[in-house]
Amino acid sequence: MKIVNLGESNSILNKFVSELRDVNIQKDSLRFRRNIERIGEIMAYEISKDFAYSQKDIQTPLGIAPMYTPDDRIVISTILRAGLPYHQGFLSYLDYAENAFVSAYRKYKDRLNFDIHIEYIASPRLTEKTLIITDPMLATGSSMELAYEALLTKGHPSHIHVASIIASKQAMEYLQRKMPDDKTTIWIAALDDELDDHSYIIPGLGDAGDLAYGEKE
Ligand SMILES: O=P(O)(O)OC[C@H]1O[C@H](OP(=O)(O)OP(=O)(O)O)[C@H](O)[C@@H]1O
Ligand SMILES: O=c1cc[nH]c(=O)[nH]1
Ligand SMILES: [Mg+2]
Repeated sequence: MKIVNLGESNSILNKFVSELRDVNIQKDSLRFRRNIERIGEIMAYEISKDFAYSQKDIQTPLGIAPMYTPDDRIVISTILRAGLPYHQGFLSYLDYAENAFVSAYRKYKDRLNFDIHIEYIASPRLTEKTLIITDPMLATGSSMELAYEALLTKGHPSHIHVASIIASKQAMEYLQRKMPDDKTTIWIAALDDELDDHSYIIPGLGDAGDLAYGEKE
């Protein structure tokens, strides 16, 4: 598995990530969702550099322009809820992609311990396609692991890109063990050191789903 941390080099991406983290700016849920979406657009652009390209002759009003365009058959997938604005950002640039959705939620056994439950999946066939799995947060990595396993029941993608925004070191180590093959690349914008007792990323940004869509019961 290959890991790319796009936050390691200076770009406007880091401004959007700092706005997501900022305890005052993140209160504006419209801006929070839009920043996630903008990061999705940037990541889609970066990941597109890994696609396979071939030359096509494009008819302009005045002649033929030889252009290299992607040949990958792309499926963008996301994990509900916090993944929704991220998914939309990817889809804005990769507008011809197919789409898949998976639900995952933490079902608490007591105050600190939980299992992840997957109850919903809607996906096209994935065999020989390029699968992008988007989720802004990788805390323990369990939601991503289970969504990945659920999606792989729909076929064998030729390449898998896992796209996140903030990942914990623990999640990256965990996913490296769960996704060992060389056809998986993980793209992140920031790598944080710790998890707290509730498995929230420290410093992280808080609860991405709640900040985007409001608190749950
Ligand atoms: O790596 P993990 O420990 O599994 O945590 C990460 C998950 O937590 C968030 O979703 P959450 O469960 O909060 O659901 P929500 O998006 O509906 O709020 C996030 O979007 C991931 O799916
Ligand atoms: O830090 C975390 C962990 C799980 N889910 C979030 O939204 N944030
Ligand atoms: Mg949440």
